Amino acid sequence: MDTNQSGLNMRLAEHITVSSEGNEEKFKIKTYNNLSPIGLEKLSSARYEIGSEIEYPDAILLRSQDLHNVVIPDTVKAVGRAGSGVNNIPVDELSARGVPVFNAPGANANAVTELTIAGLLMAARNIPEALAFVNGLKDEDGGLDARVEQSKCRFSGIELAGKTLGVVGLGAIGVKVSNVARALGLKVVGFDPQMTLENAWRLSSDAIPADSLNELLSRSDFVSLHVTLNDQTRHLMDDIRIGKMKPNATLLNFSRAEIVDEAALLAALDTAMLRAYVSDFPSPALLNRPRAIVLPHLGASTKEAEENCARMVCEQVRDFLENGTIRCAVNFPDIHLSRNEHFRLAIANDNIPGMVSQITAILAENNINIVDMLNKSRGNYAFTLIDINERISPELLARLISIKGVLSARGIA
Ligand SMILES: NC(=O)C1=CN([C@@H]2O[C@H](COP(=O)(O)OP(=O)(O)OC[C@H]3O[C@@H](n4cnc5c(N)ncnc54)[C@H](O)[C@@H]3O)[C@@H](O)[C@H]2O)C=CC1
Ligand SMILES: O=C(O)C(=O)COP(=O)(O)O
Repeated sequence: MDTNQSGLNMRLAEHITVSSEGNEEKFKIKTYNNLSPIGLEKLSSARYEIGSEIEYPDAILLRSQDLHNVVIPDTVKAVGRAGSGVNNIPVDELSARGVPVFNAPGANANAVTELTIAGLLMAARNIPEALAFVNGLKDEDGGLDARVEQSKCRFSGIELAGKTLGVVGLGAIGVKVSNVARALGLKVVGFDPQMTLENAWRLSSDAIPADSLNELLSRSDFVSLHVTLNDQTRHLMDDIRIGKMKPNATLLNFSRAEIVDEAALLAALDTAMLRAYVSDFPSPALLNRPRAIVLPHLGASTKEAEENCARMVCEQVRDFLENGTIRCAVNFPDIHLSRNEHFRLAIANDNIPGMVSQITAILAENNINIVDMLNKSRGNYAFTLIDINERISPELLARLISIKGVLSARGIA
């Protein structure tokens, strides 16, 4: 055996994970960011070693840490984002390596909704400016009340009831924002060409669908962005789209900074074309900018959301490492096969013809009997779970991995 081959076999041997025997190796989990301990408790210390310094982890758990410029070791079998947006993760690269990327859909939606509503109220009632005014007062000569009464007209606002809110992106957050806004007496216009049936059922029946983003923009006093960041939505709000907004409208962005073209935004703020910009994403140009209300990415920062997200993603990653089950990955299909005492192969592959037949042919050649099997596909990728009667050797695993189109394969005992 040459050195390369023996190195490969050593790495493959690590891909066979063992359960329930005294000598089992623990799964290693590398964490970034502040993850709720309530979630991490789902990974028992008997089976998991968790830490921020682990060098060759089986899985990575994170929140907003940017992984694009991080070298992700070969040992990584899963990445879990304790939150919604995965733009901080190189999903395409991980997909091509056969690594599922999990997120926690909806788990922080209520937290973001509540902060978005706070943003609407802050802008409508000029709350940041009013607070800054009060905090700057001194009661030197006892004339505090008089100065308050004299100055309060500077902070006179507008009411939400009866105004129109345009919600761009009717996913987990956009639907909740729409429903709470309706309860506050706002009219709601929504736009989302790829809305799921599930979200359509959840949306208040008197929210009005807009035929186009431009229609929504031209009708709304407030526009709230709740889309995923991707190549199609980057700079969705450019100078042309901002120009379609009603004069004196307010733009809220609890989605991602890059959804809004900052140069166009600054121009609209400088000319007072926009009444206000409320954002969860500070940038140098927005600091202390008139009409900009900027929060330090606080949307998901509640005890409840942090617990929900960490719990959900820890359970998903655990189930994947221990059973090969996939629930809520953004790049692979959901797959679940009831677990029994058999040895399991978990294989990620390209979604192309002949994959399953090539895999099963190699098993048959080696006299390995298949007890149960499931193959699911999604877009360009597929995942295959195969239960067999016996543990397979690293050499056989290497043969499966060498099939063109197999992206990753591991055995689970
Ligand atoms: N500020 C914060 O702390 C947080 C921010 N977020 C951001 O909010 C985004 C949305 O979160 P969720 O609602 O949980 O995600 P989601 O996936 O449930 O909803 C996103 C929706 O946007 C829609 N969409 C995509 N492109 C669109 C377009 N061009 N026009 C209209 N709709 C479009 C999708 O069809 C989907 O329904 C996340 O991707 C993340 O960037 C999420 C959680 C916390
Ligand atoms: O879930 C998301 O997409 C968020 O933006 C939340 O980010 P965080 O987990 O608070 O760093």
